[in-house]
Amino acid sequence: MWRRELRRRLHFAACFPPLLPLQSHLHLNFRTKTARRCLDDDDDDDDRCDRRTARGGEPWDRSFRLDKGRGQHLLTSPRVLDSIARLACLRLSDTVLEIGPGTGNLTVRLLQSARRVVAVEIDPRMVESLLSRVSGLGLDDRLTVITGDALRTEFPEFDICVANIPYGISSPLIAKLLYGSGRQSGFRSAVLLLQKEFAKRLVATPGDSEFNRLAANVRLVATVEMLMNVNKKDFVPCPKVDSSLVRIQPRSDVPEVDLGEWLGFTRTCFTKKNKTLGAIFKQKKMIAELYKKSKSETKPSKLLVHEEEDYDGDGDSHDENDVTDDFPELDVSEAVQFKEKINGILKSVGYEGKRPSKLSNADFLHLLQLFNQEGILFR
Ligand SMILES: C[S@@+](CC[C@H](N)C(=O)[O-])C[C@H]1O[C@@H](n2cnc3c(N)ncnc32)[C@H](O)[C@@H]1O
Repeated sequence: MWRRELRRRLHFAACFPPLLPLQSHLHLNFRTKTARRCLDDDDDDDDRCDRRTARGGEPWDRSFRLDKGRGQHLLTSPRVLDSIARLACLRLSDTVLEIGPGTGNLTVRLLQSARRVVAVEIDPRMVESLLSRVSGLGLDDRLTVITGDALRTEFPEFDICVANIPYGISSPLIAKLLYGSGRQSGFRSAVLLLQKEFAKRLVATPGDSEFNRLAANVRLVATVEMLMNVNKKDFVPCPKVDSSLVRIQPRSDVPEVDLGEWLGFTRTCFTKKNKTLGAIFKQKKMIAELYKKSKSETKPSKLLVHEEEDYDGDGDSHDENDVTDDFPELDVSEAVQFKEKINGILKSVGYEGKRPSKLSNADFLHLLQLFNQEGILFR
């Protein structure tokens, strides 16, 4: 109700400022800004905003066409950019990793508060624009630009990652940071601007409707904090979705678990997020796959996570139908025994009627331990 009233007043103020005495105009301007900040939290389904209505501020010379396919939505609001740099809590000794610096709106702020910035940018046009801007400011000796795909680039050691990333790579990038080969480097935190809905899933807890494999996997090795919401109108060109800034901090107390086993296990459990574990572990195809994995002597050594793997738990990688024909080599009686073993384990902890989205990581760890003890493996 108060929001509608607020909108009405803002609309009035926008239409008739000259009618107001100066003092009350200033007051209204102040209130307009404050109110705008409040409204930033609103779900705004007006996607008609474009370059003309975006709340621009940062320079953008339009010398080349922005490629939406590469997530090229530049953050142009100085207020939001300053907030990101402030909320990142940079130290003057920090090496910052920035993914997708674009034309450098965030980069120049990072360079002002840290020792060094390493930026990974896929588009050479952006790299050129960034380098000329940064050298114009005399900051180029502290910037290293890697031209390439962040998902395929080996990251150098860094203290903190701060970025307005292309949203299309959110899931594999977070997987790379937390589970990839570079995770040993022990960075302090990653402050990332993400699609709002994705960020909500990232901070979801067991029992929340958004809780999924992504949240379970991230929570195992990190803590996630929501820092602020950012309105789509703060970007050029204006995207269809709002954004949220989150801080991901690697945990120092990661539970003792084989991470490959863990990822395989959560992938299996979240095959069908809204089904019970009893139903999920009844699928014959899955049982056959688990049986084969558990029989094989040598385990493949590989990256913990394929860096392009989408592990947000929404993809349906498994066929829900019962398919025994795919595995003709499976002995039927052995398969029945194996299935009963799985069922027995689920029943022993009372999880057969539970949905995966209701289980905490402690529950998952306990269940995985029971499976592993019985020789059932997931990696
Ligand atoms: C959302 S824009 C952000 C630009 C800039 N940081 C800003 O806030 O104005 C994302 C940037 O990431 C770049 N990009 C897209 N895919 C990438 C990838 N796989 N690896 C590295 N950079 C990528 C785009 O070219 C673009 O410059």
